[in-house]
Amino acid sequence: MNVKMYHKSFSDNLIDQIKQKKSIICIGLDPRIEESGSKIPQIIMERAKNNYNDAIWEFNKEIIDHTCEITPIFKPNIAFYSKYNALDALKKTIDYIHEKKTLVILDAKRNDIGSTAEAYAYAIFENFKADAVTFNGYLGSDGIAPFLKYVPKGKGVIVLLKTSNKSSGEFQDLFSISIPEIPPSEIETTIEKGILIRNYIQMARLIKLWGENPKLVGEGNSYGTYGYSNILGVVGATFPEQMKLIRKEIPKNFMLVPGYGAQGGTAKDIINSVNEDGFGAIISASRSINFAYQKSPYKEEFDENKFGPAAGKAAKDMREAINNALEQSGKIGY
Ligand SMILES: O=c1ccn([C@@H]2O[C@H](COP(=O)(O)O)[C@@H](O)[C@H]2O)c(=O)[nH]1
Repeated sequence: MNVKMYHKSFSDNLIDQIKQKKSIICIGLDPRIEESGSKIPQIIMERAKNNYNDAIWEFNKEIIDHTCEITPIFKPNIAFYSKYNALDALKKTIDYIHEKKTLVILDAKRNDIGSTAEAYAYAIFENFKADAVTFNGYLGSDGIAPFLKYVPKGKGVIVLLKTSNKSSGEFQDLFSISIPEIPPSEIETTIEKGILIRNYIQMARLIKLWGENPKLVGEGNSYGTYGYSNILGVVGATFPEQMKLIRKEIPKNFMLVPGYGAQGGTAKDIINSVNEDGFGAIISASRSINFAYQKSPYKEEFDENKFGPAAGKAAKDMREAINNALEQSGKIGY
């Protein structure tokens, strides 16, 4: 496959991949040895003699081999690799995805104060060589600024806006107002006049501003030639109404949309994340693809040893369902 990669910009590379593969799916690689009903097949564990690094690498390789032709970008979540002490498997997985000329988001939800942010950025982009990382922006601009300073050209940062979990509204949906003259000791106040804004909208506005500020984004990390920012937002497939509002607020920032499949999100739920040009979102699913062999309708067709082909079929079905829904709403861009 001859994919044009490593433009100067992450968003350009992503759009090239989407066009090439006619697909906006993102496959999460969240290996579970045996957890909440999902498990790496026994045959893999036996072959790897229960060595977690080997088992996870073999499992991921098979999933990648059966899905990469239609997947513009993969998203391993570092939590699982840390849990199983399998960071070598994570590194090998990322290198292998790159060999397949495909992009990688490392789902690590980073953020910290300046000097620590630098260490995180180095680990993610220099050691692991991820193309993008998920990021918690709720520390504010002086949390992201030092991080962005160390983000190399061609890389992306994906900031949590409205996460897919049920209780995300406990903070993210709240209305905030900024009144600088009120001292921090006053913890409640009555607002008579003033503009209140949802926290997730404020965070969306911040990522737009951050992407436009050359002092923050540095060389190569502002907008790509297709006009999309290299700072993206996370919005759960489980919140289509909020997604619509965020899409309107920041049309030129891609959304990473987790929550498809195992968390209940469907093809019709993600339509609001996609712009009229057919771009602007990548839809992510992990368990429903990784462990398709354990669930209907795939378990009837594929046994445990065929977990790779089962994942391949589940990924094709996901892509088709999304492309059909996009076509019906006139939003297909490839
Ligand atoms: O809002 C968010 C942000 C990240 N995630 C992560 O995505 C995958 C979802 O896995 P599924 O198996 O498809 O449910 C997982 O790594 C989460 O940590 C999210 O779900 N929601």
